[in-house]
Amino acid sequence: MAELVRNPRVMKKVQSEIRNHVKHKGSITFDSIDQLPYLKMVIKETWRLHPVAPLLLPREVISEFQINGYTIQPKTHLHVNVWAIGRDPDTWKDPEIFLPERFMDSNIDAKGQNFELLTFGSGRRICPGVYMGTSMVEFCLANMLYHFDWKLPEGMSVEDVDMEEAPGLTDHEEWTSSCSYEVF
Ligand code: HEM
Repeated sequence: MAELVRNPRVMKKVQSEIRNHVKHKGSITFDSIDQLPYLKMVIKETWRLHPVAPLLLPREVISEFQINGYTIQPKTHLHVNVWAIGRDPDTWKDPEIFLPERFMDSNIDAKGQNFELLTFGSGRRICPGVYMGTSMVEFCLANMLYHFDWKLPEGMSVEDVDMEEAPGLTDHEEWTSSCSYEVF
C-alpha cells in the first residue's frame, strides 16, 4: 500500500484493471485473480523491493564448498540476502524504481525457481505456505483496491512517506504510515 500511495500512476492502473474486470462480475472471486496480470506484477515488484523475510531463514553448511575464492567450512551459518538480490543492479535495471512493468513478458515468479526473486525462499526449506500466502495477498489487495480509493492525509505529499525499514526477521516499516480512504 505504501508503494502504491507513493506511485499514483501504478495505483490508478492497477485499480482500473481490477474495476474493469470486476464490473462485469459484481465481486472478486479467487478465480478472477488469474485475470488480473497487472495486480500480480505489482505484488512481485513489492516483494522484490520489500521481501517479507529479507535474510530468509539461516542455513548450516553440511559439507565444505568453495564460492568466489572462499572456502566455506561445515557448520558455518549462511544467510541469503534476498533484500540485496532484489536491488542488485547487475540483475535489475534501475533497481530502486518501483516499476511493476518490469515483470511484463517475464517468466520470473516467486515460487523458488528464479533466484532473482526469493520471496518464499527455495529448496528443501522453501515456505510451505507459498500458494496460500500468494493467494491471500492477491485476494486481500485486490479487494482493498477494488472497494476503496486510498489517499495520503491532508497536507502530506508523496515525498513525505517514510520508507525507512526496521531491522528484524521480517521486513516492516520503521514508522507506520497512515492513509485515508473513501469507499469507491
Ligand atoms: C506472503 C506470505 C508468506 C511469505 C512471504 C513467506 C515467506 C517465507 C520464507 C521466506 C520462509 C523461509 C524459507 C527459506 O528460508 O528458504 C518461510 C518459511 C516458512 N513458512 Fe512462510 N511465508 C508466507 C506465508 C506462509 C503461510 C501462509 C504459511 C502457513 C500456512 C507459512 C509457513 C511457513 C513455514 C512452516 C516455514 C518454515 C519452513 C521450514 O523451515 O522448513 N508461510 N516463509
